[in-house]
Amino acid sequence: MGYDTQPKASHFVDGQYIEDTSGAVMEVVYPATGAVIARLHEATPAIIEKAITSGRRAQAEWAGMMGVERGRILRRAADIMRERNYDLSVLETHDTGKPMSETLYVDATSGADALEYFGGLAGSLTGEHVPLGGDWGYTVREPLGLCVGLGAWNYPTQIACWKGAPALACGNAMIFKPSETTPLCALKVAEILHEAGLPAGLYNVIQGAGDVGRALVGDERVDKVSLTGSVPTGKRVYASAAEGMKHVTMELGGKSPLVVFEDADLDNAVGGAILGNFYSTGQVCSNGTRVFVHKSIKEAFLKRLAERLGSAKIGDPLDETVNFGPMVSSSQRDIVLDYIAKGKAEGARLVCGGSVIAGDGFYIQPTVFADVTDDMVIAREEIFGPVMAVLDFEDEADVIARANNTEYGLSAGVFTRDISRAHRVIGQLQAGSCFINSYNDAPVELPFGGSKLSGVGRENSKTAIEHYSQLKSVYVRMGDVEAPF
Ligand SMILES: NC(=O)c1ccc[n+]([C@@H]2O[C@H](COP(=O)([O-])OP(=O)(O)OC[C@H]3O[C@@H](n4cnc5c(N)ncnc54)[C@H](O)[C@@H]3O)[C@@H](O)[C@H]2O)c1
Repeated sequence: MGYDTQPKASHFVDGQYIEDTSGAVMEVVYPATGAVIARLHEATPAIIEKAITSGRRAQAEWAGMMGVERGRILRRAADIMRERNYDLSVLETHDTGKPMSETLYVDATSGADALEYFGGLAGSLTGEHVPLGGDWGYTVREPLGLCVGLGAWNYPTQIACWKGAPALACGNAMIFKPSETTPLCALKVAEILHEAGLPAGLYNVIQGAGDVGRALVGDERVDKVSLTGSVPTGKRVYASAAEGMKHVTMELGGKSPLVVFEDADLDNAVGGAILGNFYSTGQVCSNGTRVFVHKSIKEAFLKRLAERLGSAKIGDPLDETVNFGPMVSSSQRDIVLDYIAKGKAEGARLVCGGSVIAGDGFYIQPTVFADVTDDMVIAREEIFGPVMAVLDFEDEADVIARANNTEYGLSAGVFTRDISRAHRVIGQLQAGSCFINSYNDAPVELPFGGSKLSGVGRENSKTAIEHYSQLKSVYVRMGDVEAPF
């Protein structure tokens, strides 16, 4: 294979790689070939304990440092990530199967952006002075303490950084548990942070599945939980965190609408729909998988879409000209194939794709269904694969109501040349992360997150600081205390 994907050990705790071979074996499978590329062990109770105690110990000292000192370390880590972008991209491709044409530009890059952005903010996390007549008050922005990050498998480097960077900037420690499907990349993030000067114990990575996550969330020494995952997991984690009144950020699933009006630039709208359905082989939470296209341009839209999908280059994700890779796992591929079968059975019109691609890897064709109706399963449930559902509409008010008729509220997009309509429609769509004449951009400067069942809290931007810190308020009396007796 040529690349050494086996890490030195399964976990990175208290500044070093550690192993406990009594933990259950986890095999890491390369999605493009089905080959086992690394063997790790799930965290045992002893590893979990070490991660918690070292995190708590290190956090007290870290919180006492100057913000600019914390920020300098994060910004140094960002520089190292950028310098190692190629190797990190190769690893991300092995972990997830996403093509190098994506990972070279998105994953470590986005992780470095978060480290740089929150590193820059770290020195400015102040409270305020509040005049109260002759008295006064002030607020102090304090860290929460020990935070737990739980990752999904689609963006392992990015998720590790989007959670770690604001947590550390605010003076917290973090224990990050990657998805059991993609355990490799977060270890590199930990390595780089420590190489940049992060004191031992502040960013611990431990491996395992739901049981390890459950143990972390349920531990009373943990102050905050940030999960990126599915809605059912989110409900369980939120409920468990509530037992200890812990802070939470929930970045969950979606079934987002993308509305294409009759006056849209057709090629841009088709491009947006492609980005919102087939990038990362459709394994993106914010995808616009319900594409509502105005009836008058539907056939033109579908024709152009099919033409452009015909030029997708599907194959070896390490070949930098390939732009469509395999699904992350055979089980995720089977889930998606099951949805495709349901779409066919429900009578949706298969415009293109619809089949598995024979071979060792977990490949599926990019798939488009047209004439999809709101009640079909493929229009209601998150598929998390390369399956686009195209629905017709004729009336603006009607399409807004239909777009909002879902329990999810992660993202929404609109394509139109009419600027008034663009803002009017976006203003009424129930979603946290929206796009006008674009889809799926996620710069660190803008808040990211969902409404309704898609989540609570926001990642990125200055807003994330609110979710990794708390305010202490102090009343200062300047005169005598007047007590009633
Ligand atoms: N909103 C976002 O930012 C975002 C981003 C990426 C993925 N997602 C969503 O994630 C899902 C796909 O990822 P997945 O299959 O890895 O999600 P998942 O919910 O199965 O797992 C997410 C993480 O939670 C852990 N976990 C599972 N059960 C747990 C429990 N009871 N207690 C603690 N931890 C537990 C898993 O081990 C994993 O690390 C999709 O629904 C997708 O939409 C959301």
